[in-house]
Amino acid sequence: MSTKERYESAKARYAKVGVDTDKAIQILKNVAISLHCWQGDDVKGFDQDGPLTGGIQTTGNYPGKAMTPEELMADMEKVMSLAPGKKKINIHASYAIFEEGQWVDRDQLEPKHFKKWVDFAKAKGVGIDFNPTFFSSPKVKDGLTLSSPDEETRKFWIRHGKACIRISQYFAEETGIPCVMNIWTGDGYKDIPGDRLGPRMRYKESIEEILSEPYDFNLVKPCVESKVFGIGVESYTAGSAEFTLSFAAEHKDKCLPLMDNGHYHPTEVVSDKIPSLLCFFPEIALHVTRPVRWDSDHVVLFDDETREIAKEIVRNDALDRVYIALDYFDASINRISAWTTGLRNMSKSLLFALLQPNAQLKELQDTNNLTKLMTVQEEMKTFPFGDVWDYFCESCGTPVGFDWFTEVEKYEKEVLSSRK
Ligand SMILES: C[C@H](O)[C@H](O)[C@@H](O)C(=O)CO
Ligand SMILES: [Mn+2]
Repeated sequence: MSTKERYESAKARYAKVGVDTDKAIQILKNVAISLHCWQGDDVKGFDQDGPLTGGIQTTGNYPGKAMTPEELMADMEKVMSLAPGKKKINIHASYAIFEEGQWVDRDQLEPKHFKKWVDFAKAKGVGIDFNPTFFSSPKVKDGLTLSSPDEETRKFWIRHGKACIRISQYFAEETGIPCVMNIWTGDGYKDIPGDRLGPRMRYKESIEEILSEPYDFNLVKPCVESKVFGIGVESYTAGSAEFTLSFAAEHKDKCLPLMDNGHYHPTEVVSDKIPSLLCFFPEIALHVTRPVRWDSDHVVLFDDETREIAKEIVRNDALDRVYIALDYFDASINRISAWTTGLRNMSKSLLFALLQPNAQLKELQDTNNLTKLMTVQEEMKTFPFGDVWDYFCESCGTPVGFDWFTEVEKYEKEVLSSRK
């Protein structure tokens, strides 16, 4: 049977429970997922030679990592060709591209240092999301940036944040697509602090100063991302969940909260937090990852929580209110495969959510028919979802089934294996 024939049969089965598969596919084609550049080079970037800091860690040493902007862009292009649906690219400030002898520190970054990324995005017809890089720099003093008691340090990082606002505005104007600019720092303490309020007050003032840089809030979407802890920062994080959420609530007219599902206590789930935030914020942002016991940033799978996150976005009619970005970095397996797997799984989860009889499920809950609610949800798990997914891939001109991995193997042989 052809992919189309399998689709037609699946479509009829879904139609019987009131689900329109054509409509689901049409909707999904317009949902952008932001592809993080840092999966391609283990969060190394191009502006410095030091180690990865900030309490995050990449493990593994699989050969073939991208070492130059050209390699990284070629790898991203490959990944984008292997996953269906609309994409954006997500870059960190540390991925600035300098001409020979033109290096500047992060507080002096300008749009021109990202022109090649704009050219790349335009050629691919995608938008760009951005992140100031408050880690992997000798300017991080005693593990602190925006919350530092050292005025020089704090000022440096505020200048960096402001430079990034200007660059985000440039991205949005050039591509015509809003730029989500996420502020995350690893600021915190390994052991019990003597002052928990001081760093948070300084952090608050620093972000407020960054956001005083002029920008069009329709084009630039600054976000604040929380975190429960990082490596070497186990006892106290300045940008805790309560801090960032309160900050975003107080500055709703100029920034959004961003939730990374690796950044909470292990039994907390972001899927349940999404509707809570949608009660109060017009827009929110997500970093989708897979935490294994901690913020390990494993590759995103088609697992329960990713599907649950997708369901909360879809059934609350919030596809245009939630900015979805990926954030993980696995260096232990082929990076192109890791990237593609996560990107396809995010898409797959959204399609799965779009193919649930959401109105019926709500009705069953509201009429307290909880027995049937469970039954319907369980039965939907074994509907012929794979046939709809395959058709979606085919209709987007991307590989169906295992074919994408055959492409990865070919790319590894022809391109990655010749890298040092
Ligand atoms: C590169 C980082 O993952 C990213 O900036 C940040 O969003 C994070 O999640 C740190 O744990
Ligand atoms: Mn994140």
